[in-house]
Amino acid sequence: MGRRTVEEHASAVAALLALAPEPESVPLAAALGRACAEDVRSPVDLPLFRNSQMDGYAIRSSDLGDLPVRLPVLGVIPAGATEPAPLEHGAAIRIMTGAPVPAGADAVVPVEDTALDGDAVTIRRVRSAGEFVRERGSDVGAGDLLVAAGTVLAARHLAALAAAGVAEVRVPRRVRVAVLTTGAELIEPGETPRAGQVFDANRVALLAGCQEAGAEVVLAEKVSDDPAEFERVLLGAADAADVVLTSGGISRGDFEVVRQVVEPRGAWVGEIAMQPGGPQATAEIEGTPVVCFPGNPVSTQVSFAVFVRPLLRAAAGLAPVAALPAVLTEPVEPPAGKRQFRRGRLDENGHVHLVAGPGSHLVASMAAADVLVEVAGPRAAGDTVAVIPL
Ligand SMILES: Nc1nc2c(c(=O)[nH]1)N[C@H]1C(S)=C(S)[C@@H](COP(=O)(O)OP(=O)(O)OC[C@H]3O[C@@H](n4cnc5c(N)ncnc54)[C@H](O)[C@@H]3O)O[C@H]1N2
Ligand code: MOO
Repeated sequence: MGRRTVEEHASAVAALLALAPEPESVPLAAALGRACAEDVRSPVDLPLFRNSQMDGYAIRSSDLGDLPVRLPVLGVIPAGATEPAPLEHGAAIRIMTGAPVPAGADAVVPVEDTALDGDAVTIRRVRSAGEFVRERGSDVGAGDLLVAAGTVLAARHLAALAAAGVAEVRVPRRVRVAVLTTGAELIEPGETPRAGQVFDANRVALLAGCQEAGAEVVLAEKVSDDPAEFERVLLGAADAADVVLTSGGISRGDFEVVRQVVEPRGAWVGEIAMQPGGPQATAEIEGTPVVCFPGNPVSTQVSFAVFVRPLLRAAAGLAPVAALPAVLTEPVEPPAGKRQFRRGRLDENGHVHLVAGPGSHLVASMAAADVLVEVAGPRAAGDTVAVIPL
């Protein structure tokens, strides 16, 4: 039975996973929340052409002398017009927002400052050159940086790409993860529990956790405690995914299905000096890394956050979840020789309040926490500790 510190296990899991997904091109609509893999330069000037900012009249500012001025209206330019005729001296052209400003015009007078009367418009307010004219390239020039490599794409970045006519963007391919939960006692949320049964909380916890960390879950199954059945599902998962995560079945009971299947295949199965998350295993099955978490629901979630989430986020190009300093509001005494990860709530003054006890079954209480409180030995109220945002 192997023993590892938290750091040793984290290094072993990182070496086993060694995730470095190649970039792929995806349509903008599929790129939300993903990291841009390379600098994107604008292929065009934006605005694409000189256009009106207002519904009104395109004029020459030099024609607006003593107000009011009455100018003949030579026509109308709608948005989408292709090549409007140039504006003659001493005239106006009615123009709509977004329509190309005709050559010769240097300003637009909004319709509110005018009165149309037959074929002529009376202009009541002076406008100087450039007013309400959006110049070509005044937003971004062709060849200028539109979105920098590493940017996590939000709606505004996708809008800028679309506006520049960019249809696809390169992002790291999503890491494919398979999630297998084990235990004869597990039933689906929505079913009616018989005596001894529990709802499977870990499958959705890992599925959602992987998605939050930028990965794609290609398979998520609940498997019984039958080793032959688990082996069959595990082999399928190893074939379909880049990484397999399992929960449960690795400690010292009589029906430890994960352990029974992975240990003869050369897995490392052991104990990490941490609570929760003591029993852990790592394996390589048909060349695919497999990380096995203990089944207690808090243990599964803490193990994922400590060992796998950082690797998935890095592979997806997402920033690490940085640990923060916080002041304890009560003493904490971890089990001797173990790193403890308690659940807590961080307040606006940087004080952390523990949520519930250390028990690794306290899954409902964990929902009330927003940080893990990392404690390497006995600590008193007022001590500063590291907290990891959940
Ligand atoms: N004699 C010992 N017993 C145990 C030890 C030990 O060192 N010696 N370690 C304990 C610790 S710590 C943990 S953590 C658990 C880990 O056990 P397993 O990984 O084998 O997990 P299971 O026995 O399958 O389940 C543990 C617990 O969690 C519940 N569970 C499992 N899967 C789910 C799920 N998907 N959703 C919700 N709840 C789940 C399960 O019903 C059990 O209550 O071992 C201790 N025992
Ligand atoms: O180490 Mo276990 O993961 O305490 O519940």
